[in-house]
Amino acid sequence: MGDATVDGGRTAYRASDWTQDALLERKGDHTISVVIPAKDEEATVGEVVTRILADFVADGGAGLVDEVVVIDSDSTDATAAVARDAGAKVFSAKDIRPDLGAAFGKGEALWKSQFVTSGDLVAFVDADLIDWGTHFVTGLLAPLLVDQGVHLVKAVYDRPMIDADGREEETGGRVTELVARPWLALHRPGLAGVVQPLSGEWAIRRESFASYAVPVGYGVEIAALLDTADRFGVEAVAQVDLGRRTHRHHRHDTLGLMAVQVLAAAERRRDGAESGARAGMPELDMVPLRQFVRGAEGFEPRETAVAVSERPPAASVRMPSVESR
Ligand SMILES: O=c1ccn([C@@H]2O[C@H](COP(=O)(O)OP(=O)(O)O)[C@@H](O)[C@H]2O)c(=O)[nH]1
Ligand SMILES: O=C(O)[C@@H](COP(=O)(O)O)O[C@H]1O[C@H](CO)[C@@H](O)[C@H](O)[C@H]1O
Repeated sequence: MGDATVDGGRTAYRASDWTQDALLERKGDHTISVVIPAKDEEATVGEVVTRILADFVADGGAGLVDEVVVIDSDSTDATAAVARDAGAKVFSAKDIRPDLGAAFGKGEALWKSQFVTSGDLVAFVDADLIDWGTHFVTGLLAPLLVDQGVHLVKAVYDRPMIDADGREEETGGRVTELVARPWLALHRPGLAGVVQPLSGEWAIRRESFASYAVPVGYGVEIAALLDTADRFGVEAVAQVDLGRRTHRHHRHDTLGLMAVQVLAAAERRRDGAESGARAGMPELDMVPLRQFVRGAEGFEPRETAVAVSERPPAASVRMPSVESR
């Protein structure tokens, strides 16, 4: 790792610097996919899809974005129907390349999205956004279109926690502050300048993402950050200020599962992607996480099997056999 750092916490780009027209002049032969991973997001996915299509996918393909794809992770609500009615191409993660099996998690959805999208630039946008804007898309894509040395763009924003009464509490990003940032401070000081290492809004060159192993769960963001910095240098990571973002929050106890997945992905990369050795972590598929609730007889354990497996680089995956098409 060089001693360069990611712009020391400053964000090199601002979404307001780039209009769609300015980016269309830079688009050239690039093709662009927006991928929206969704699990039980019927309340918000429709507006996310509608606003992005309206602003960026002109009839006849004259817009900045060439496709908007929702990857549904076994939603138990009407997420898929709402997204489809809004105009998105919708795929169920488990139905994509069934010959490759099915894992459960956000990373699995993003990994499988590679087999049903074609853009050489890909922007990932969460489906649970509440306070956001379509400038998220132009802001994420701008650095990739204007600087060939950038491989990954991370969103930066204010992300307040909103309580049940709609009041702003402290800032969100609990796993960021309690897990990801401390781990980076210990093991990747060169990335200490990344303001939101886990932001769910990010953009990447397809070829780069296709060369990375992908954790099947919530470790996908920290893995992409570490692999990009290790593979292309910290200067290949750009940050764009998108202003403010609020989303549907997890309950506190479910963040423990997310923390295990983020730590597992980071630990596997502690010695650098190129080291090959998956330091610090044997090749595990599941980690038992034991949490506790008070019962009649005292504290009772609640154990959850947390998936920490990783999918191989999509570029290394064989084409589907004729039978599996
Ligand atoms: O197995 C999963 C888990 C999450 N998500 C989606 O990934 C995004 C981020 O997940 P979540 O909101 O749970 O994480 P948070 O942003 O609260 O950390 C959301 O659009 C989820 O619907 C998904 O597609 N598959
Ligand atoms: O940043 C974080 O700590 C977590 C949890 O955010 P909150 O504490 O619910 O605001 O959210 C992010 O991390 C996940 C794991 O990388 C991403 O998948 C989410 O999209 C992102 O919102």
